[in-house]
Amino acid sequence: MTVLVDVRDLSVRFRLPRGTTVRAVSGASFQLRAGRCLALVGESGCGKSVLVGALLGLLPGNAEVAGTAALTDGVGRVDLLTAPEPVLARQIRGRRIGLVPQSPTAHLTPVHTVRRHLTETLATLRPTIGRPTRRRRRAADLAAVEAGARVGLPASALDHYPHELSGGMAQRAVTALALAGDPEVLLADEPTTGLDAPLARRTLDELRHLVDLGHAVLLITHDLDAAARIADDIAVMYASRIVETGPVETVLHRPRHPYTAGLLAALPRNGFHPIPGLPPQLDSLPDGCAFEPRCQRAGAECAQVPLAATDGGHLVACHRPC
Ligand SMILES: Nc1ncnc2c1ncn2[C@@H]1O[C@H](COP(=O)(O)OP(=O)(O)OP(=O)(O)O)[C@@H](O)[C@H]1O
Ligand code: NI
Repeated sequence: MTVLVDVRDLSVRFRLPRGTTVRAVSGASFQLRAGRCLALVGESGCGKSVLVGALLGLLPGNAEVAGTAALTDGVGRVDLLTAPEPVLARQIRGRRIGLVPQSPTAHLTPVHTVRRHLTETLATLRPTIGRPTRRRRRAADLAAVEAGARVGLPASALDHYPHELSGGMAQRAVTALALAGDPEVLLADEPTTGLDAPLARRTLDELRHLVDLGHAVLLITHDLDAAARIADDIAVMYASRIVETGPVETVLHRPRHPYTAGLLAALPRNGFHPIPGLPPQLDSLPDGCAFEPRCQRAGAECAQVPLAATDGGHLVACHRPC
């Protein structure tokens, strides 16, 4: 299967005033493949959105990014982490990698209707559309209706302003924008937040449909059931580090990292046994395994960060795996 994005040893730190350093992502490695969906799961604040921001050059100036993230698609090869901003803006974002952002309304311009967002995006992405002749305006408008329809956005929603949209409609609008340029890679950051259960399922099924058409999708979610529903592979993140990766069936049925096992045990259907304690602050991570203080299997060796060990495509970074 074609690897479209190959991320190796990606780390992100934020330098704050008074010498504090927030380690938001530590040594993350994973691949996004054509026709595959990778789910990235983990608790709030563990670094998922920062990781996505790093891939698209969307982090603020105080972020220090290390590692490599090679995008190799039909257009060519580029390291996303070192590509200059004009390249990211003009060639990558929206064209080769689409982003469904975590907070849709924050990404929409309040004074523009959904139709205007779509026609302007389409005009930038496909320069033959949308020049100010009547025929081209009509073409842009048709393309906007089409882009909306693709994600179940009714034509009646196109003339609404962002504040007039329900959570579900706003989510659809940003998804339509993310797909307008037909990117091969899609990064979906909690695309079902705020949606009721049927709409969440529909959104997930739409994402899966894109995967089946050959796109590579990174699905960020808190929801293990959402991951199980559409992902092929899963990466579990804890306190800035990916601690377990593998085929979704294997990881969710035979978790090896005690944190993954803890997440599963905390599900209501498994008896709702929450993991005791809280994750560490990312500005004061321990030197060793960050899960050690909450881990029932921990031993002396856990004072060192564990290296990832692999067992046929199932990776686990733990000294004492289950
Ligand atoms: N600009 C910044 N400066 C300093 N710290 C930041 C900055 N942006 C994010 N962080 C910190 O990085 C960490 C990871 O944040 P991130 O948004 O990636 O979490 P997340 O896993 O996406 O959480 P959620 O599930 O709530 O969306 C958090 O501790 C956050 O406070
Ligand atoms: Ni996030």
